[in-house]
Amino acid sequence: MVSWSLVAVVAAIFTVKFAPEYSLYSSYLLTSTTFILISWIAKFVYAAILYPAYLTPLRQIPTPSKRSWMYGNTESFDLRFPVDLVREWTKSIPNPGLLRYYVIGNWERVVVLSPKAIADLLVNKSYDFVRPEIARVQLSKVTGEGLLVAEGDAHKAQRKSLMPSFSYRHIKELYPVFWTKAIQMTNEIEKGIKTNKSGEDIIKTSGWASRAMLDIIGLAGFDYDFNTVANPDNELARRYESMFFTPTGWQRVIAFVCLFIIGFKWYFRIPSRQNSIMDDAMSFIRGTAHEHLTKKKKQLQTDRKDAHVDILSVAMRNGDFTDENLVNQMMTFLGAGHETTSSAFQWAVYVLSKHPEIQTRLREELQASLPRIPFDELNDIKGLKDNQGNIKDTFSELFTSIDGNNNTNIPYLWAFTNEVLRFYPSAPFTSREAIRNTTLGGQFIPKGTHILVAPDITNKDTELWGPDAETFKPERWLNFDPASSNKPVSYNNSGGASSNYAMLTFIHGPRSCIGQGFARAELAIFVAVFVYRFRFELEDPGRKLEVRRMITQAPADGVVIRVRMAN
Ligand code: HEM
Repeated sequence: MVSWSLVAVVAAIFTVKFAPEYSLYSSYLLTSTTFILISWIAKFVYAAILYPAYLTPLRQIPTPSKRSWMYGNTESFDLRFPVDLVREWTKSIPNPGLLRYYVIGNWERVVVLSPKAIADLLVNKSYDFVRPEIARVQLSKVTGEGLLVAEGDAHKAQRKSLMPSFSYRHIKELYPVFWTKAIQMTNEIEKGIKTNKSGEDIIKTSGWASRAMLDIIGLAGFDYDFNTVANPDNELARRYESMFFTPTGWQRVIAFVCLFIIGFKWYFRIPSRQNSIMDDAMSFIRGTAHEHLTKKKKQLQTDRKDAHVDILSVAMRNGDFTDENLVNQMMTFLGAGHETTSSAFQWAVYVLSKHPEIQTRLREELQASLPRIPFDELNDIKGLKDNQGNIKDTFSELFTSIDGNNNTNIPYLWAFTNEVLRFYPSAPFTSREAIRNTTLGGQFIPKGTHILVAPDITNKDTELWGPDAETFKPERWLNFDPASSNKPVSYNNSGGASSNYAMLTFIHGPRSCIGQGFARAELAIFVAVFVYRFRFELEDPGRKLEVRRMITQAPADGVVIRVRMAN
């Protein structure tokens, strides 16, 4: 819009100067304003009417027939990806693995569905695409130019330096943190149960999950204890939460104006109350992160090498990062590794509440397979190590009992958590923009095309998963003993899907989730401790499930459950 307006102003100046009879009262202001309006109308007619109907080079890609110039195909002003609508289209519109649709103002979008096109987008031609401006601006406001936001060579270099910190060997060293926080969380919930004569309590899972996962990402990510499970009022955590808000109607209008006319980056530069809260929070958090980093650097010079197992310390030992970049990575771990895992745990509790038979089966497996869980001794992260700073020997059997690489004694736990991640992917979709002319699954994709890939759709695609794709079924991840069809002997990594690209929860390729091993182990340990310890059901089993979808998705009510001790 800005470039069209500039051309209109230049044309108006020339008109007033050299052909004043075609201007409005020879006035620069009136003529420029009129020309700008005409240019906007011309741009609108081109973009909203002529382009999608006749001119788009993506004409071959099927699209829903019902479309209006105002809402496109979505019947809403919402720019977010309409997951449920697109799911319906994928079933009703025959397509070659790509679908085209339009949002407000007939802005064009392409959804990638076939394994071949997904492989091109995420793996083979990953660097032909970047995050679209709207996603990049929103994310970088919180994370700075960390791994989640970096593009091209900067991304390759950061990813290479951070990969060793997320290796299986290092993530295993973080299991004790996962166990301790899971135990501490259930100890706090138990206190609530014990104060009630009825022997039960009503809790909102989201609050507990969010605080526990925040504590974990703080400790495991950069050795910082927010300690919000025990103390929900931690100032840093409060400031962090204050940065996330649901925009009001007016804020949405302003966002549209910025996006369509002056560029989305200006949205966060407007002197609004919300922006000033975000800026204050950000400078407080980044200031604290810098102080913590300085302290950490000193400790690393003097302490034993293996005393610091958090991701930041491992990255500092192995990578070549500036302080600013390390702070960006800390903010990235917070942004990418907190809400996602908290949502996954909420979905696990939701589905276990809906299916008591799965809850019982899982509890039986855990009680038969896990060693004693030291609920009284492990109530705080400080109880984890002895005086020499070593993890206490007494816990070692527990900490190795759930292991992402060797799960034959607890296959149902892994099958269950895999199915939660498949059926309820925390990030329901993600988007890309082509930065050069390229192809996806053989289809030409011009520079500038907006692409969407949707774990929430592909993970339940019947062509890839079979007719029961839309049923929650942990058994699909189990291998059974041929002699006894009821006895699972191990879990399998494919879930019976016909393609590697059927499971997109962590996507694939150079931009796949670097924290996948971390998240899987954390979720399995949290589910294990929770189910081992409590029986639970939804407080209102009849309530219709509503989903809150932003960047992540979770049950809108936060999963309110009635909980009592299992034994
Ligand atoms: C259930 C939990 C999680 C899910 C479902 C999840 C999902 C994803 C997805 C879909 C992406 C790709 C986003 C895109 O490119 O558009 C991603 C990227 C990323 N995730 Fe996760 N994530 C989870 C947990 C974590 C954790 C625990 C961490 C860190 C400790 C983490 C760190 C990251 C980072 C740094 C990236 C950016 C990687 C890159 O661009 O190279 N994630 N995650």
